[in-house]
Amino acid sequence: CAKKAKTPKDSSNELAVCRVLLADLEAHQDAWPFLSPVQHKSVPGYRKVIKKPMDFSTIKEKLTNNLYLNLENFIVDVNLVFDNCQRFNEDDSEIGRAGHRMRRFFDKRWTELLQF
Ligand SMILES: Cc1ncccc1N[C@@H](C)c1ccc2c(c1)OCCCO2
Repeated sequence: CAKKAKTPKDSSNELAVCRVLLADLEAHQDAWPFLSPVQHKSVPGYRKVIKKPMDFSTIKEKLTNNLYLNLENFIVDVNLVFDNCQRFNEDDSEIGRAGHRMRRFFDKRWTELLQF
């Protein structure tokens, strides 16, 4: 997985990678369930089941406010989006399938980016 940022230069490079990855996630056609926080009023039971909600707009906010020290912290939050999705949604459901597709896309994308 991602190495820790050693020097300030490294972490700024890593954060640039985070911004590219997030833009790719948001632009994906299957991103629609994950673009903004799940409104627990429109999704009964969500707040009870999902202890650490996360979504792409919250990740963008954290990135903008420098709350990610390195790529690793960012990847933890992106995986939280997909883990929450698997926990709450059936694999064989619209949102469940979107989550699996998005996780596969993300895993491929960041391993590609880390090759260079
Ligand atoms: C990622 C996730 N996991 C579990 C439930 C919902 C969501 N996403 C939210 C944004 C959502 C998606 C679809 C929805 C919805 C809300 O409103 C209720 C009516 C049906 O349409």
